[in-house]
Amino acid sequence: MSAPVPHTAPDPLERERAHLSSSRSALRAMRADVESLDIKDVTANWVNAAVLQSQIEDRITALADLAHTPLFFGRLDYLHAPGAEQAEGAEGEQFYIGRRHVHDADGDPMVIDWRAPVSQPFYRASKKQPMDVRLRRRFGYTGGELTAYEDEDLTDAAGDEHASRLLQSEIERPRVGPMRDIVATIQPEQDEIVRAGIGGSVCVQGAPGTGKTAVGLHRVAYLLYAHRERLARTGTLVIGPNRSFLQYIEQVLPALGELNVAQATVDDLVAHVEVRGTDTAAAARVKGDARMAEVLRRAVRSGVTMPVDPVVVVRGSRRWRVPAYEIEEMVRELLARDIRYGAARDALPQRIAHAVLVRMEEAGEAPDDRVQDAVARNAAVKSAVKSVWPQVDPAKLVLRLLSDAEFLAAHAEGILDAEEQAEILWDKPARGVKSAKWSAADAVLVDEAADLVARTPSLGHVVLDEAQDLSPMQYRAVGRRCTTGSATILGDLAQGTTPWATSSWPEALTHLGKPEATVEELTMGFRVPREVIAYASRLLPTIAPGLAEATSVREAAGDFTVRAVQPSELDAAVLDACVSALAKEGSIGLIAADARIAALADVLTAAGLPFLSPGEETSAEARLTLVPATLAKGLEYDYVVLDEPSAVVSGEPDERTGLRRLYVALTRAVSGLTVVHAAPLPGQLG
Ligand SMILES: Nc1ncnc2c1ncn2[C@@H]1O[C@H](COP(=O)(O)OP(=O)(O)OP(=O)(O)O)[C@@H](O)[C@H]1O
Repeated sequence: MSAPVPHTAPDPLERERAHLSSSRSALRAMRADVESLDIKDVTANWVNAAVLQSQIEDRITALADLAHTPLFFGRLDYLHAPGAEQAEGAEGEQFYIGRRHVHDADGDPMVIDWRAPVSQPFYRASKKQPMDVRLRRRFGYTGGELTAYEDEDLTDAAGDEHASRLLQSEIERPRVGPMRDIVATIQPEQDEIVRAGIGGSVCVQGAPGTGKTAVGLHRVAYLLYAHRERLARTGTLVIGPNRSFLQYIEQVLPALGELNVAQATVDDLVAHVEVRGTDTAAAARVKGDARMAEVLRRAVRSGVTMPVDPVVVVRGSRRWRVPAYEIEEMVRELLARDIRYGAARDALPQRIAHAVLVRMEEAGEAPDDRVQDAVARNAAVKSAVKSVWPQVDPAKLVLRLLSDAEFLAAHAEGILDAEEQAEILWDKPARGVKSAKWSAADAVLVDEAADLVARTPSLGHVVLDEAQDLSPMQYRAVGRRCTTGSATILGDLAQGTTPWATSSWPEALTHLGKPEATVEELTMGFRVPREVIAYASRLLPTIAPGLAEATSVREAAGDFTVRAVQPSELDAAVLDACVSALAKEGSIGLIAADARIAALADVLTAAGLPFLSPGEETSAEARLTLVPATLAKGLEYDYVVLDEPSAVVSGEPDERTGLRRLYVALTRAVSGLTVVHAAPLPGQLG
């Protein structure tokens, strides 16, 4: 319910401003309430106190009134008061929609959380399907001040659905700083993904700038709202391609009041060993192949041997003997069961002890559980288990597989051919886990082996961004972190730049263990100007035949220039393009082949132009970032200067990957793109 409207209020805008300022005061009061909580009397011990205190601090942070994020951005006037289930404690017919719930001193809501069911029509209602909404109002802000509003009468079914001007200007606002939330302007096709149920996994294919990352982050925020307790217990995780990308997105969820979402790269998840080495593309491809899972499974179990001696347990004056064949049966039964190697190893002593207990009972004794536990811990039993079912150290096991040709051959027999085996063997066998030159792909193998030994804990929900780049073994590593939860998988097949990048979502989803996930496609582009996306899309038939070209919802014509220069003029022309871009508003990304970065850094430095590295926050003072092409994925800049496309292409091991890398670089621009080249452009662009 909205606050009572003072009769003296001169005009609707003033009334809305009055509501904004009273909502702000209410938020301040809510924050003051939390700050004044005294937990001394309610907590029994210091651990509880520390937990409670940190929850309170989180709540205080979540209740901060951020000067540049408006408290509400919309209003819905319903025809009838929504049913209790939908309104969730909010009474009335008029609701202000904002980033968080704000209530007054009586507990009456002043702003409704955008995630509440009652807010949903703000994103979905149309003249065709008004969802009982009479009026949708969008608010416009300038520097934190409410300066405009725009109404849509949804009762007029015959009227045109016209694009919102405020929506348009929000989309076209120049970018500076890290990624922002899009709660005020989530589009219907995006909202369907954001609010999809927690039970199911969703995979989103979308061209550059269609809002995949934004949708994934808002989906986490939505799920945390709708299933707070469950997810607080089980945890949520956002996986991104690299650190600079994670830095770019890290403020979106906190701005939505969600402070407890873990963010990591796949490499972080599997950091069992220190990665200091690299693989050839061929070796990495074999190591990332799903067949490696079977090689590892065999290798992990290969230490299990059948007993030759009986186990003899001495208790007091009596000796109990379990013959070898009986232990062998136990071992075979455990091997046949679908349980982890480590769990089976823990079960074996109990099985042997049970066999001893049966004998004790047959002899007229009445042993209880404690006796069984004692027998299971008996030295003879322990030593038998040690030799029959030895402990496996996952890193040592992988080290042996990659160092010992015979060991590898024994377990890769019928799975990897001789050439593939030779490919993945280290040139120099490693001496130990610490000194080995592990590669990123090796670390994934260690993670798989670790999971064969002991189950990896599963989270409640995992968002996997830039998913197209993962190898099957990496999908498995992510998948085991959400076996009991669900996942949101985001990617673009055309942007796959690893030698093992996936060419099919159903295949990737199978490796991930979520074959039932639905695949959705986003096609409305919010980032890239029309001419630029059209230019970049010339590459699509070569890099991802069959994929649809994105549309652009941006109305402003972008600046788009392709400048051919003599080789000797390249650096100066690039510098010149940067200087021109700096004369405009917003962030600037100078994207170049990795091999060109050092030279361009010198050029910028010599010209006295300060620049940042990807992931460092742009600000009004520092707006230029020098971006190696391999780190450009997922990022965006108002103006992009792209240096020498052919160098970006030739920086990759094969042409298709190179063109995909170029496609990524070409699609980072929000307002303008200048391509500067001395070498001929790839034929597809001509
Ligand atoms: N509904 C929306 N309203 C306003 N801006 C939006 C909307 N959806 C996306 N955007 C903006 O469009 C830009 C691109 O979004 P995002 O980075 O999520 O796209 P993406 O599909 O992940 O792109 P890429 O494939 O290049 O990684 C971002 O600035 C995002 O905030």
